[in-house]
Amino acid sequence: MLGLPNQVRACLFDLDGVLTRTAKVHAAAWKEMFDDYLRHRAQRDGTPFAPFDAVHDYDAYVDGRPRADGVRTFLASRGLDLPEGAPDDPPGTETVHGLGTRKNDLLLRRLREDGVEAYDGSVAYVRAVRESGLRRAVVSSSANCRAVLDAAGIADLFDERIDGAVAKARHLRGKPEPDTYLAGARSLGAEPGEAAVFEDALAGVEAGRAGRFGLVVGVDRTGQADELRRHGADVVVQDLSELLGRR
Ligand SMILES: O=P(O)(O)OC[C@H]1O[C@@H](O)[C@H](O)[C@@H](O)[C@@H]1O
Repeated sequence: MLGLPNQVRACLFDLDGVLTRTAKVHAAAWKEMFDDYLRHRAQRDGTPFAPFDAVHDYDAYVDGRPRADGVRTFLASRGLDLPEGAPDDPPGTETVHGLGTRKNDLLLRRLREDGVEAYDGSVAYVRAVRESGLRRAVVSSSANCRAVLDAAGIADLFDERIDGAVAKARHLRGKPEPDTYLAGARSLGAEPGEAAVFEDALAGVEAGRAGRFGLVVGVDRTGQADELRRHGADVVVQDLSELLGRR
């Protein structure tokens, strides 16, 4: 009664936008950072300033990917290429790491000021999954995953966590590659075909399709149901509570 195929024994949940209302917070921090940088570049080069689009640019190039990949992929979409730099580059340095660190500072400030909320429908669904005896992992690209789960008060609902920090330590490729979801299934003792993926990001449903999971559920919070299907979702819902009571 959870809307899952019979063979599914493990559920793999993305964090930002699926479990917690933090996708918008990430998008706003990315926009603030990229707009500052693009404005500065436009002034320096005497070219027009074209701002970061917090919907389209975010969905296409940044959402769901590890931080540094988000920086690189968006810059490439504008024909820009920066040196990698180093993880300890000061925030705002004109490197991939410097811009990523600036975005992270902006994100952490917003999270501190506004707090973190979980989606009630997702919490109800994860509880129902637990009561049915299925195992559960969070699979997120975010290095802030653990802090966000704690702030939302939902960390104890999950058996395992594969996040940005774990992926880095284990050299797992980020979404849209399937590596982190495959690691999530493995951590729960399930084959990919025995696991369901729950994702709101285009890169995330792509990872689900690439890993040949038992079911890929697209969670559409922003009116992009068709895009989610095109990128790999088998089913699209607006809220996980819709799956409760579904055969
Ligand atoms: O910068 P962090 O917290 O490590 O997160 C990396 C990415 O994590 C994903 O969950 C978000 O969808 C992205 O917006 C974010 O950029």
